[in-house]
Amino acid sequence: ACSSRVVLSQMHPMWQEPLEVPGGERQSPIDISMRKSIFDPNLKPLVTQYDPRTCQQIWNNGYSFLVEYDDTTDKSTLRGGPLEDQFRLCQFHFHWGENNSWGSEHTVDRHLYPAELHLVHWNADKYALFEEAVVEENGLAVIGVFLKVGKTHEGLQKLVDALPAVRHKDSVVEFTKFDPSCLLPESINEYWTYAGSLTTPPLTEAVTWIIMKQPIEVSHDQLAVFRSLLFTSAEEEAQKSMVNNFRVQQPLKGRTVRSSFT
Ligand SMILES: NS(=O)(=O)c1c(F)cccc1F
Ligand SMILES: [Zn+2]
Repeated sequence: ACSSRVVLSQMHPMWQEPLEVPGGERQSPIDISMRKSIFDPNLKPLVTQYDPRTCQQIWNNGYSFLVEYDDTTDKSTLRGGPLEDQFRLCQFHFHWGENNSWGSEHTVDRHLYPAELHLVHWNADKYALFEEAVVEENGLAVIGVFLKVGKTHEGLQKLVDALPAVRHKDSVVEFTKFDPSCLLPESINEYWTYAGSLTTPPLTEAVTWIIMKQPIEVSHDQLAVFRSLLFTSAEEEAQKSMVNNFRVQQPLKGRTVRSSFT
């Protein structure tokens, strides 16, 4: 439903960055400075309602793996927090490094996490399709959750077990009845929020970012399976392991990052 088949240069897994996105005033990712973020008491609690029956498939798009949801109805939604409208979940994916020292796209006071989860939602009150919303400034809402190495994440394991089936670029496998709320931290009402962009092409400035303060814990072995995926398709000669699929950090350009907590 929302798999934006963007063309990424095969020359280098970390696609050649355009120097500046034309008029890029609100690009992502960024470093979140805790002491510079502003507590906003008007931020509401986040409300997620995810129906596992809308989970459809896992797809390796040559940059990450996406777990895609049926977003043709209002069964899996996000509202509240900084959002004025109701947003539909269309997919979630991750960004990670080649080792546990780095991998996240956002950082907190320059602290790097080994990986970051993005739950991508689009504004279904204002637009009819993800593809329409992705070019609008209030089109998308992405929940970011940091991953840290610790105990095995039981809920993630079902996803990890399916990854070998999508090892190569453009492979798809059916994947159903997965409740993404199991990937949220206990306290979803401690978050930072700011106006940003997609971190992959088309890099459009359409995203209200909602970054969770509390990371989730996954095991070293679970992260290692992420790194067993490939950027390259089965036909290609040289196989390139899918690692370091994060974008370089972008200038804040005067933006304010708000926090829901003091
Ligand atoms: N990384 S990200 O969350 O900005 C993102 C989106 F929001 C939408 C599509 C692809 C993608 F990668
Ligand atoms: Zn992402």
